[in-house]
Amino acid sequence: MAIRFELLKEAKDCKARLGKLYTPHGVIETPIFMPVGTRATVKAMTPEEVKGLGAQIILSNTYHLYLRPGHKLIEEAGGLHKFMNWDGPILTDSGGFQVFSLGDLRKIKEEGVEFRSHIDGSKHFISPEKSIEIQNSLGSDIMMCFDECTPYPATYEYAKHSMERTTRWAKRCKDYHKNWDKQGLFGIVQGGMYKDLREQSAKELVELDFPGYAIGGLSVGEPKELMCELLDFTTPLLPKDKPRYNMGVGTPDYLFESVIRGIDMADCVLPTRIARNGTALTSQGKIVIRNAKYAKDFTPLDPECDCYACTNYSRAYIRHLFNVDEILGARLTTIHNLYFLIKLMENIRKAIKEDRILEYKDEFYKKYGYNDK
Ligand SMILES: CCOC(=O)Nc1nc2cc3nc(NC)[nH]c3cc2c(=O)[nH]1
Ligand SMILES: [Zn+2]
Repeated sequence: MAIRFELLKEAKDCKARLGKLYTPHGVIETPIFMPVGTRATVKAMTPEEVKGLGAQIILSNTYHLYLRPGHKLIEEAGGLHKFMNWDGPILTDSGGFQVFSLGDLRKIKEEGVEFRSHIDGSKHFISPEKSIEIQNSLGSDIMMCFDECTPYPATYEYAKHSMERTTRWAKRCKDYHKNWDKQGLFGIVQGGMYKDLREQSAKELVELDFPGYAIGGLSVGEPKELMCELLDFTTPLLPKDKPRYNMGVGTPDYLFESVIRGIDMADCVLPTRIARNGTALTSQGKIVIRNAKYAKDFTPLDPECDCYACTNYSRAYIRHLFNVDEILGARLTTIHNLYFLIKLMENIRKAIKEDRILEYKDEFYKKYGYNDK
């Protein structure tokens, strides 16, 4: 079995859990935040830097790599691990979220999805089988089933039809996937914002017995309360001895709200994306470092952080770098933001271990400036 999950502890006062996820490229302690390396790189970071920050697993996108440089080229290079010089676990999701969000550029049929490349407008067709073939070529440790991320909002009829097709596609992925010993395959629960459809989707996917399950169709613009309600409803429908992955989640509050509702894995482009335009996550909330008020602020990005950026540089210096558009500005802020979230998850795992996750969440929210209701 390529993927094995060990449930180590369940919190008493909420659904948070501690676990260990065994993969062919290493063991992952959960709950875990996964940095996103869309096109075979965590932007502006070398793999050694990503490893040095404590990242245990990274994401890459199936569609992006299929379009450029092509999954066959990466296969010839010896697979994605070799190609990008990352020897830890890799999870490939579709990146379809971007492709799908290109609305009129795609047609969804029973057979698969026809879409136009966002690069050169060329026509492409991806089926469940094709998606598995691409991920096989990439050699990721965790593959995701081919699904439709149901748009938000969606009518009940659309969400039902879309979810039932996603289940049929999941079966096709499972039937087509051969090397289970090298690559695990996660099912993705859909069903829009409708509890009965979420229940049907979870039940049908659990029937197919995947080594892990993602909760899809969330963080697509719905209110935070609605995401929390659907997580609360859906996680108990999934096997407790299998990992649960909330796709596209990555701000501190969304990570806390996911973990206390039984989520083990999360990914988000946010920390790296906002870093490149000069926003840093700090224990006292977000700061826009380009802001002139930091011109003579010789303190670190976050006084409580011991990352490379906070140990060696001031806000004034990093603001200067952004002000003159120097690449090092984006690099230092990326180092800090990734470290901040990876460290947050380490502290969350520690808090679960010490039976104080809810207290830790309140403490964090007060300092960060979230007015938790
Ligand atoms: C072949 C793998 O398919 C996927 O990755 N599907 C998928 N990806 C998602 C990515 C998401 N990102 C966000 N918010 C930023 N929400 C997401 C949902 C999905 C999803 O339902 N399904
Ligand atoms: Zn820092």
